[in-house]
Order: sequence, then C-alpha cells, then structure tokens
Amino acid sequence: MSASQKQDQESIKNASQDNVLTDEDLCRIKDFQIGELPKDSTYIRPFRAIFIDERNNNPVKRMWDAIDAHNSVVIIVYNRSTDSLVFVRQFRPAVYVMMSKEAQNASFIADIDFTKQNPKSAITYEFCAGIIDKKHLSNKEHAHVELLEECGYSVDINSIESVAKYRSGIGIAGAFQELFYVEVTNEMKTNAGGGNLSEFEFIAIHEVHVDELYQFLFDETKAKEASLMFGVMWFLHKKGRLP
Ligand SMILES: Nc1ncnc2c1ncn2[C@@H]1O[C@H](COP(=O)(O)OP(=O)(O)O[C@H]2O[C@H](CO)[C@@H](O)[C@H](O)[C@H]2O)[C@@H](O)[C@H]1O
Repeated sequence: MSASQKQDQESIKNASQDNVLTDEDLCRIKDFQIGELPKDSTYIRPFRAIFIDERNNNPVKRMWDAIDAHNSVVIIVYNRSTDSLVFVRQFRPAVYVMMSKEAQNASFIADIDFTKQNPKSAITYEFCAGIIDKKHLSNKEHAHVELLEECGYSVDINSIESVAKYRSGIGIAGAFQELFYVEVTNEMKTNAGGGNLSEFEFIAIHEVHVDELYQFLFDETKAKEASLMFGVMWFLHKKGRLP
C-alpha cells in the first residue's frame, strides 16, 4: 500500500470514528462495472416460478421471474435530545446503476457508461436497517444489534417497539420486513456508529429535525425507500406533528 493510500485509509477511519463523513468519504468509487451474478450469491438468488393458473376454468401454464432475497428489519430512531429522526446515509450500488440507466436513457444496464455518472447522487437516506440473517436472534434482537452498529446507540431492548410488518418488492421479491420504533437520547450514544467495517459497511449518520421531516420526504433530490416514507408519516401522525 502506498503512503497516500495509507493516508486515505487513516483519514476515512478517523472520519468514521468522529462520524463526520463527507459525501466524498462515502463514495470513493472507481472502475465501476457490471458483472455476472453467481448462482451461489449469499444475498439474492433469481428464480422462475412456474404454475398452472385455472382462472375461468381455462387452465393456462404461467411463469413469474423473481428473486429469493433476505428478510429485514428497519428502525425509526427518534432522538429526544435533538427532537430529530436519525437516518443513515450510504452509497448504494443498485441505486447508482438505475439512476445512471435513467440519466443515459439506456435500454440495458450493459450499455451504461459509468465514467459519466457521479456516484454521489446514489448516497441514499435510510432508516437504520439490516438483513435478518441469524436464526438464533429474534427480529427485535436484530434491530437492537443494528442500532448499536450503525447508529452507535445502546438501548434497553424492551424499549424497541414493533410498528408494522409488511412485504417489500412484491413484484419481484416479496421479502418480509418488520418496522420498529425506538426513542434515544444523546446520553445513550456509546460509539460513533457507521456500520460494520468488516462487512464493508460505511455509513454516515444524518439527523433531520421533526419540523423539517415533511419537506425532507418530498425532496426528490434525496434518494429514499418507500418504507422510509411510510415510517416518517407514521411517526409524524403518532406525535401529532404533521404540518
Ligand atoms: N445485495 C448485496 N450484495 C452484496 N453485499 C450485500 C448485499 N446485501 C447486504 N450485503 C452485505 O451485508 C452487509 C450488511 O447489510 P445490512 O444487513 O446492513 O443490510 P442493508 O443495509 O444492505 O439493507 C437493509 O436496509 C435497506 C434500506 O432500508 C433495506 O432495503 C434492506 O431490506 C435491509 O436489509 C452490507 O454492508 C454488505 O456488506
């Protein structure tokens, strides 16, 4: 490793510890390419469902292409000390690919010229979240671990409440997701958060004051997931803070 690479790594590590990651820190992306998905991917397995549809007593053989993806937990984190919701930000390769495809009006992802697209636009705004990948842990325990790992808050697990259970990506994935809610204070922060470096997670914390949440939701320059839109609306309604 060169001296400048070492310096880069050191500055990223320090920024992560202080939790003052800039957009440049979050996406130092080079040589972005599209590769083949291996059949034994740990994260997603595409498949074709084949079945007989008997509607109108007229049996037809049908198929549906889909993905076997992990179930997940998502946590709405309200910081009472700052009257804000705590979000995480990270570079999302899938969002980058789709944004680039749209920007270049490309028919296929293989046609995208990634040298023309700034990866910063694919730094998303998300609730703290994680895949359910440990059979010995409950969904709430997964949420408890993610809150400490990504946001740095150590809370009593009993203070985490379940809000809703639903399916995500019903057209192609249908994966289960459980949404939780927890309240924290600055005193509960025991580490800088930022994610699990051994999993290459590299996450910035971003708080949005409750008075600005509604506007934040409809700011189309900030990439977000539908579950975040639902979770924020639920929170504003519950707290009587809808504008
Ligand atoms: N497809 C993939 N390819 C390669 N590596 C992968 C991968 N998915 C996960 N990983 C690896 O696993 C690590 C941990 O992932 P998490 O459990 O934090 O889920 P993630 O935040 O990606 O998605 C969570 O947050 C988002 C946003 O809320 C939800 O959509 C999602 O359902 C939920 O699991 C990642 O840092 C990465 O190293």
